[in-house]
Amino acid sequence: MSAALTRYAYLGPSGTFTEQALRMVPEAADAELVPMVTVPEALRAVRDGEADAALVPLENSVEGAVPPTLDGLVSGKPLMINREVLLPVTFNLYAAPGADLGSLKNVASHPHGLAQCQGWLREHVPAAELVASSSTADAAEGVVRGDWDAAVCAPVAGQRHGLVELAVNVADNAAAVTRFVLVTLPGRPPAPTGADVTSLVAFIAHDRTGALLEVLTEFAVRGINLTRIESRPTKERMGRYCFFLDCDGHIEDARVGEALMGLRRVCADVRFLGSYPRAGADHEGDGRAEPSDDDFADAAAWLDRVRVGGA
Ligand SMILES: O=C(O)C(=O)C[C@]1(C(=O)O)C=C[C@@H](O)C=C1
Repeated sequence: MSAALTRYAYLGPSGTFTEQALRMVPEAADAELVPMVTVPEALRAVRDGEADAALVPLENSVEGAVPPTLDGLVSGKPLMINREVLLPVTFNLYAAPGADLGSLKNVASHPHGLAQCQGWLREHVPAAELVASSSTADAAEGVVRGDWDAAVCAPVAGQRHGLVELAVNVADNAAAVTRFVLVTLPGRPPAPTGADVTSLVAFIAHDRTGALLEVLTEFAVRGINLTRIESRPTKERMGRYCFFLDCDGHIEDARVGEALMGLRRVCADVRFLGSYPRAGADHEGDGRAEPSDDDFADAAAWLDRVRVGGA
């Protein structure tokens, strides 16, 4: 990515976890941050050239994938992931001044937020209706508007709107982390760092027995560590899925390049989503099991020699 990027779209409004994650991206420090109402809108802004990049939530360590992000990446004009950001997420319960736990008729949050706090909410406000909002910060704004009684959101969202903190750390799992990705239009991926992730979508040849096994084999035989596999319906008809894969390594690595070529041969289609630096040390395995990078280079040199009569 060039240093000339100036407009970063994100899942808004101001006060979302996505905004907090975007503020951890060094290139965004001097950029204009543009809140969008939904993930598809943030991705559309990049596709239409209204924004140079968008930061969107991809998965949460407790609730799993964020489906609108997966669906937004898999179809439409291709986009590319340039960076990932990991953010620990902690939720508080906020209401308008004067409210208390017993007075709450409803509580709003992003579906992922409600899911991550469902045990606490069931125990402490069992009578409250749970309302899905477009983001946790939108839930906080809804309390200010009078749309609902309380919001489960980030402390920054509740505080910015002058809401009253009824409870802190209401998530069922205190160690939850959300993974966000920064996407742009396709370009040359960031240079390899030695600790990178490659993301892609494999559309398997459905009528072939063992099609998914063939996909996995392309990685396994080259000693590439897969760090995520997730299926989503292709929406063509019942029983049709595509597979989101993350693996250790960079498309410029010999083994990853070879695996991608192999996938291209055995799959109906492959969408490359990017190679980018791995954030944190959450993924185990370094992808450097045998054969080593030197073995790949040595094998390529040997083939070149043999093809011209050498040994
Ligand atoms: O609503 C927000 O604040 C978001 O940034 C979205 C989102 C998500 O999509 O998972 C991000 C982190 C939390 O897990 C809950 C909501």
